[in-house]
Amino acid sequence: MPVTGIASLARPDSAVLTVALIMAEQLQQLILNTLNESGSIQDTRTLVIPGSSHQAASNDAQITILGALNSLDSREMIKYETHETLSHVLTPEGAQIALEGSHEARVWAALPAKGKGKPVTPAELKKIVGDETAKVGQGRAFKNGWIAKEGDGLVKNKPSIEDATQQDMREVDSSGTLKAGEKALAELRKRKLIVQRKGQWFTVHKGPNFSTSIAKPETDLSVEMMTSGKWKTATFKKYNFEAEGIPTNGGALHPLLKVREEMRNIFLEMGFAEMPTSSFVESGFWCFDALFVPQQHPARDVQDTFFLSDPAVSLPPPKDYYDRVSKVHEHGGYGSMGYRAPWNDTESRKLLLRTHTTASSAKMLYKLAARCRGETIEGAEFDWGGTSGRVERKEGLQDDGFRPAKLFSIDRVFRNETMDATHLAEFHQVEGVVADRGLTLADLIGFMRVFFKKMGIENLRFKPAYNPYTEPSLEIFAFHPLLDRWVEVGNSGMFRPEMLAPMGFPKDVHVHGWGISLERPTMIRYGINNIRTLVGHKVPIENVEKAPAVRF
Ligand SMILES: N[C@@H](Cc1ccccc1)C(=O)O
Repeated sequence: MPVTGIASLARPDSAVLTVALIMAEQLQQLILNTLNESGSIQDTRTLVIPGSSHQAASNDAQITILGALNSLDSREMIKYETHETLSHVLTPEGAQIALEGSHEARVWAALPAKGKGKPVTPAELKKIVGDETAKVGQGRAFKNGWIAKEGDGLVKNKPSIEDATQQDMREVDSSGTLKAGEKALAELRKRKLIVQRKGQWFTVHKGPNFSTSIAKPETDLSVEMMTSGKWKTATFKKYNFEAEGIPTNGGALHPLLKVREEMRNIFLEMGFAEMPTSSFVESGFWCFDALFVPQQHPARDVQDTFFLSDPAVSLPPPKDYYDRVSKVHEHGGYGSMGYRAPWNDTESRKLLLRTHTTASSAKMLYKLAARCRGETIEGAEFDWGGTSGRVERKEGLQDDGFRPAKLFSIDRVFRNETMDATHLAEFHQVEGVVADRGLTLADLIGFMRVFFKKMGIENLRFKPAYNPYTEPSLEIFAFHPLLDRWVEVGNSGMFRPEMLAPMGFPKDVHVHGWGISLERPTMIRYGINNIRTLVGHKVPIENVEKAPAVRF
């Protein structure tokens, strides 16, 4: 029984394997001998393989034969033509059926004959033939009338059966098709037992240098050949200028990097400047306090945040600003009554892995406001991006040092979360802030619509939400046509005066900001439903190499 493909691995007696094992030279010799006897080979699928009475009809055998033909052809010992065919091969399940019988036959075989031996209970059957076979096979075996119930158990209902599925599998395996025809093949394809495969076969004729003895051609011209004069009579192997080179291994960009680059381009095109976000480690002050996150907030718990143990304490933040921040927390100010809870310096100085890139935004906004405070500080000279695009400007306004800014960043954040298919302890945030005089919530919503439209998402919904540092706050939902539901894509809001005023911004300067996940749109773009396929040690490298570029 010749078995191709997968099945051949399990059947070392198969002809294909025999073909593969014949030394390439033996196969070449066989082709030459056959040509010598018959003048030509009309169809290489009829070649008789030595040591086996089977035909070399399978695709794998033809591939091996092609290698031999090419080798003989390069020496012009033969000529050949290629013919294409469509044939079928077994899937792993089909191959198993070819070997062990169909699920229903395996169920039948596991049962005692009626009246002989103890009936097998369904639970026992599962143990004998496995869950899958027991599940699929029982139903079909009943339907075929092969098995019957006896008490709580099952017994054979027929002394012998004909396993048509197994026979079909064996027929496809040996011939690549079924005599029963296309309808039967289509049925097996639907059951995922066989798949179509393109194949080829060849017609072979004698070439100008035909001979039944294979002289091994020389591949190198050596010093020895030149001095002895042997080069004059030697036959040299022809160069194969058509041979394809070995594919070179190049680097490949990870899908996250591709999506990141596309988003980056959208921001740059919209006149945004990129914030420096290289500090993964921040202090409680910049990550939370500067953002008016109360010191008792649950996000500041070890359950949610990774704290550093060495060093555990940050350098002190700028003194005056620190005092204004602690004051607004404890006692309020700028129209706020604050949290009225005692200020804790230790909490503020704790070092942690930033839980959001809003820590970087806060630092940047503090630098942006330096001119309003009349200070020159390091980092304040920065390309702050184009203006928000608002046209009404108050003319004749006294210069209070403010200049508008549009900033974005895409970088990593860390959260002490339980990991599952969609959550990791670290991920990327796409963050941004826009600062200008008189910005309103409408500017934020308008920005979101423009930004997401550039990513090909036009259906957006906004839902009121809560952040300690923004009021109002909006969660952004996008309609996902594949999932057929609304998915949360971001969080945003207008920064509170309790955050902006201590930095020194004039009252009429408003700032809106947002945070969007990078992983979620990437998973949607590439149809990935487990985050571990995207990040971590289980990422299949081929996926990364083959992932297409993204264009929003
Ligand atoms: N920091 C918020 C996102 C956000 C940024 C800026 C303003 C409002 C919300 C988050 O991590 O979800």
